[in-house]
Amino acid sequence: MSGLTREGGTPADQATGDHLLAVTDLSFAYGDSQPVLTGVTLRLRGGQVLGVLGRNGAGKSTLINAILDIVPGRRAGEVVLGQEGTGGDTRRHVGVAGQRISLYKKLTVAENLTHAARLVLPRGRVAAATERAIEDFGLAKVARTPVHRLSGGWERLSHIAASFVHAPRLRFLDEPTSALDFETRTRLVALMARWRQDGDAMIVTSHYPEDIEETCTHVAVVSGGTVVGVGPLRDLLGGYHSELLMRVGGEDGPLTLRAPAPGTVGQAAETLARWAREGHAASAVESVRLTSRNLREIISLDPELRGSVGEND
Ligand SMILES: Nc1ncnc2c1ncn2[C@@H]1O[C@H](COP(=O)(O)OP(=O)(O)OP(=O)(O)O)[C@@H](O)[C@H]1O
Repeated sequence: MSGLTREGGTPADQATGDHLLAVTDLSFAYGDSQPVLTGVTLRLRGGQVLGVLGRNGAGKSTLINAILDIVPGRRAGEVVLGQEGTGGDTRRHVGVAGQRISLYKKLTVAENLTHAARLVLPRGRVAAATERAIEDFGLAKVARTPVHRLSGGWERLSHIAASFVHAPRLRFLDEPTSALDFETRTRLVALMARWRQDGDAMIVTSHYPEDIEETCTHVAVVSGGTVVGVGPLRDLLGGYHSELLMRVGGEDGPLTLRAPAPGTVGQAAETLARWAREGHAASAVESVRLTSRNLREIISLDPELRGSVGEND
């Protein structure tokens, strides 16, 4: 597969050991059953966002739960959470927005945020953290609404806000965009970009390559009980060439001219001008097209990655 390695992380990551998350040879099994995951090795430093793709039941949620050791089962391997200057209480620097909503239904959104903040923050910082979460997540209009009266999207957004009310440096998001409408998804994507720029690290699971492409710096594919590939998103996208294509008619039949995708309009114009100088007259041009591959197309082209997303995902 292009651009991904089986070892995990970038070579530079492996050289230092200064990470917010270091997972080495992690295996996990529920009860006495066969392991759901084996041999998972990952490294994440601040500013890195790892997107985990995989079919239903591939083990994406289990990967998060096993890293955090929050489900009963047989777990082997090594997990180091929260190095890189976080110091002190590791759990204070970790936040998990799980797939299942964990809010008190009878409490309002603001009360849930306050409750979540009290669990991790000193008393003096609870009110400010609550207000900040309401502001950041755009929850003002539902802040006084009991959770049982929220729509699915507002409930999911409130759940994520409560999970991260303590502004952790290492954030886990299990299918965060499910049930979100366009506006709330856009808000979450923008927030994730801000957290990344602030130097937080994240693991994000999704069925949607578009989510991963928009929010992540790295991609891991879970398939067949392990992580089959992990590496920088740009390597994966760059491994499949985009091209400038020009189709021209001619006496000997149509001809397609190809050049690597230009980075700017000026470069595109230069290529077209060169082709014109080489005798491909503008009058004979039938079409000019810029091909670019997105993550969904790349996955569908790669036999090993193809299994990671469903046909209709
Ligand atoms: N608590 C549990 N006890 C036993 N088996 C479980 C448990 N939770 C998950 N599994 C099994 O582990 C496997 C991986 O499940 P997991 O929920 O991690 O997959 P996933 O990739 O997150 O799926 P989805 O995309 O549907 O959320 C599945 O076969 C599932 O049935």
